[in-house]
Amino acid sequence: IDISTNINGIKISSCIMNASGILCCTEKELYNLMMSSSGAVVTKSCTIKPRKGNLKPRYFEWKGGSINSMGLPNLGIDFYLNFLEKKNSKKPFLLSISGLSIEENYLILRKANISSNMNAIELNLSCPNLLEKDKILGYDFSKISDFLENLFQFYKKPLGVKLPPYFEDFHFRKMAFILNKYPIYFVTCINSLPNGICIDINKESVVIHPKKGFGGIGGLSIKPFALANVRKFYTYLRKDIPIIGCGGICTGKDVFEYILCGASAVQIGTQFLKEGIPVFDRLIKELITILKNKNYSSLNSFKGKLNVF
Ligand SMILES: O=C(O)c1[nH]c(=O)[nH]c(=O)c1I
Repeated sequence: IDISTNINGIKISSCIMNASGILCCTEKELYNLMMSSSGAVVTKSCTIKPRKGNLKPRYFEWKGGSINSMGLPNLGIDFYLNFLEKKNSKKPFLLSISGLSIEENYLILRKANISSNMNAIELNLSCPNLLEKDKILGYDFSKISDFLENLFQFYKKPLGVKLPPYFEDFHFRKMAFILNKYPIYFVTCINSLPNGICIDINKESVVIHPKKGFGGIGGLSIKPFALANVRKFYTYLRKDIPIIGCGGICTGKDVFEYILCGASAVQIGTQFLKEGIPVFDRLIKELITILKNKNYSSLNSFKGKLNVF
């Protein structure tokens, strides 16, 4: 049973990897991921300079998932480029970047342009928790269009984008129309659902400090929206743009559902934080069991073949 995948030439041994932001910020976390069964390593979104992020508590878990307003804590682009330079593993690395402005993204990309050791950039267009900014770039279609038009004039290396969830067909079509104009390496759907709140009824309060308790929602409760985003972009994007699914994956069955919707690979966020490194081995085992029972030999046997009726 083959659960490997190929993202535009990047061969990934197992289609299951970590989601940016989860246990992928420090040298130790990146090393552990590099040595794990995660098919690839996705780094924490980075900025030009290191950031402490928002005040705590900024993360909270409940059985339905997670809420976070981390505020983009990271060690800065130079740390991640240096880690990539000195790593000695063949495992693919996706370097996630998330500048606080278009200009900062340019600065980061120029630095990344000279690094040879990453397999691709995952350009984060969807961080919902930045106090400094009021808008999620992924919802500003004209700004994105101008940004990508300029970016691809100078950036010629593999680059994919991480999108926020969309909900209206018009928005999926609009975003796909923009992305279809460029050599986009992959699209990761979705980032957390922006600006939810969770409540502690004992304290009669919110559960995280930043932004009066508003934060990105992840985990099981967002899976229906994430599956829908994968399916919509699978329908509207150029067939040569692979989709990486992300959002609420807890079991091998969830992984199967994403591939059925058209994903070529998946990323694990909240469940990875809850379970740790062993989550990858468990999900691989569960996915292989499902493929065996259904007599599928690889992901291509059923990728995108979701039935409607
Ligand atoms: O608050 C964060 O650091 C964060 N949190 C998220 O849920 N998604 C993101 O892309 C980011 I950059």
